[in-house]
Amino acid sequence: MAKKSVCIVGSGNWGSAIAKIVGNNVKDSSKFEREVRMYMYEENVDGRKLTEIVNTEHENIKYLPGVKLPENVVAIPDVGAACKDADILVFVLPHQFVRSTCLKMAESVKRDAVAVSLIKGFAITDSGIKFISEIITETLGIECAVMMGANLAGEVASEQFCESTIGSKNEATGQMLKELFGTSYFRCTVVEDARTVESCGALKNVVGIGAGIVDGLGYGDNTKAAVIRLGLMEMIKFCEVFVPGSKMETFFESCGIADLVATCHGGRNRMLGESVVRTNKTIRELEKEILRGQSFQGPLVAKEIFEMFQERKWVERFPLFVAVHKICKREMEPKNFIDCLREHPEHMQ
Ligand SMILES: NC(=O)C1=CN([C@@H]2O[C@H](COP(=O)(O)OP(=O)(O)OC[C@H]3O[C@@H](n4cnc5c(N)ncnc54)[C@H](O)[C@@H]3O)[C@@H](O)[C@H]2O)C=CC1
Ligand SMILES: O=C(CO)COP(=O)(O)O
Repeated sequence: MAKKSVCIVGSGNWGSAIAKIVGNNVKDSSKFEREVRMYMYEENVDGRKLTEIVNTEHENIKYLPGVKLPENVVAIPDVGAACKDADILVFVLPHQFVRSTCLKMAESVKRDAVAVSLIKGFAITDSGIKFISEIITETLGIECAVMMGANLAGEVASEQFCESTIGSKNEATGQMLKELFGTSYFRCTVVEDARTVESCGALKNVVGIGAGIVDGLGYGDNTKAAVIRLGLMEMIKFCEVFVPGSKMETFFESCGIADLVATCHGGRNRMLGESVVRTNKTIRELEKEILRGQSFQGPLVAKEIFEMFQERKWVERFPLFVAVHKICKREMEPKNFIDCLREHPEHMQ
């Protein structure tokens, strides 16, 4: 069988970390082509093009400094050229850029290519929120699996042991992706319940902000554990109404509880929640100051789901998600977050 070629669509913090894994995995593979193309949104860093730096020094000095990328990973600034002829497209962009990027790819993508989304977020459309994998399938006409888990990029890049969850309706695709991504330190499990996997990835970022809020308020580990538990209950409730057939066991995979724990302790969204309490700065100002080009996904997801809850009259059912949104928008005092935990519907039964 012909070898499959891989294109990574995105090259930020996680995009670069996963490029390291994929680049190394395909090197001596009988199933995958040796060269991995990586679409890179071009920018100038220290007076040089970032693609040129990556292709000569094999390091993404802006988004994943200090980590060498395999030499068979080639950065390409034109997404159409990057994805042309690829059999596997690995999407790993901040979710707000997915649709515009897909539209630029539509002419070049192979009709029988397969996509996998590592993107934690939802898309907003005229008819409400949609899964990112759905947007990819709709705009490109191809199957799209997902991979989500407790995968803080810096730790994965330094090869610390962790797990991840591949969600694929198609068993063969799931197993192929497991081969593409799996290593001795990055263990992947394949499940069929892909929509729940994807929902967990998007929603845990909102809970991560909540964890940061209680850190900023000076509360300890018991309070943070309550945020994690109540956040999990809202994630489960969200899937009950939004993902027909969602399975409880999926929440026990890496994409569920494990990613919640990782994000609520070491994630960028946690950092944001803490800074929202400790400063008066806007989300945009904090993103610029703390992340220097990287992106917080939580505030946007909180806004997207809040608008859907309003439309469907569900606001009271998801008080933690709603409070995080309002605190990010400075429409609620951070100290009132504790009342939201105290009076949570989970305590009223
Ligand atoms: N960083 C992490 O530890 C993890 C991130 N994720 C998820 O992976 C996805 C991507 O995150 P990261 O790789 O961390 O990205 P990032 O947060 O480092 O984002 C910056 C990236 O966005 C690109 N960008 C900026 N403007 C753009 C535009 N107009 N069009 C296209 N690209 C543009 C930048 O060039 C850069 O590659 C997100 O959904 C995130 O939630 C998932 C697991 C771990
Ligand atoms: O998704 C992540 C870890 O699994 C990264 O979370 P943050 O975006 O909050 O850093």
